[in-house]
Amino acid sequence: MHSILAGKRLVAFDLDGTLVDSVPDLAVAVQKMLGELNFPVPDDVLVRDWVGNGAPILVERALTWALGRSPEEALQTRAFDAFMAYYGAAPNALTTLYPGVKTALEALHGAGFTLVLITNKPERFIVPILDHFGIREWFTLWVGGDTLAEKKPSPLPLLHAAHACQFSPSECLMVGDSRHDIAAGKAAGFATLALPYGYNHGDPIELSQPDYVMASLLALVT
Ligand SMILES: O=C(O)COP(=O)(O)O
Ligand SMILES: [Mg+2]
Repeated sequence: MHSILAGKRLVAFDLDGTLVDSVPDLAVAVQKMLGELNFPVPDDVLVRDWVGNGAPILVERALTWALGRSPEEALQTRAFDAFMAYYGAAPNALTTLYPGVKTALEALHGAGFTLVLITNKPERFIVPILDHFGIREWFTLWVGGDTLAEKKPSPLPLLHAAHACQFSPSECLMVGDSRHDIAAGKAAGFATLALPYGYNHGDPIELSQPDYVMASLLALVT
């Protein structure tokens, strides 16, 4: 186990861009949604930079790109419903687990750490994805972007998880790929570990000054 885990009891993981490379399926749903509305269709590279603040903001960014201005509420609602239906129909068709994820989760769980999942993704997609990859059993709880009143970068979901599992923030580590994970972790009083391979709106994650950066989750458990 890496020394950053010394004194830690709980490890909180982000999902998109940290455990799973989900952009291929998110992009298909965005492309189908915009196509249905007769708008131009973006490529995966564009969609990648729109992920990170939850599904409503992803849809709003896609519509703003297609329209050249902010969408009105009725269009946003219609597009959001279409996106949710398309993504819900195939959240795992092209999504893959990043290397080392299963090994790291199993090792951490085996070493007695409490593992939780804190994503900005809508809650309804969490279990289908965890089950598809056979990793649900290792998590004590999961929080989606629409589970609580606030999502990352708010510290609220992290503090909720720490409280529910009866650990103090100083006993917790937040692991994520984006500035929102690092900001939420710092605000919650968690230590922060960043993975540079995910989605951070095109910026290097080092700009957020996480406590640690590792190339892969394997480095956490070896
Ligand atoms: O759905 C998003 O926008 C990001 O999800 P994440 O918090 O798991 O990275
Ligand atoms: Mg992420």
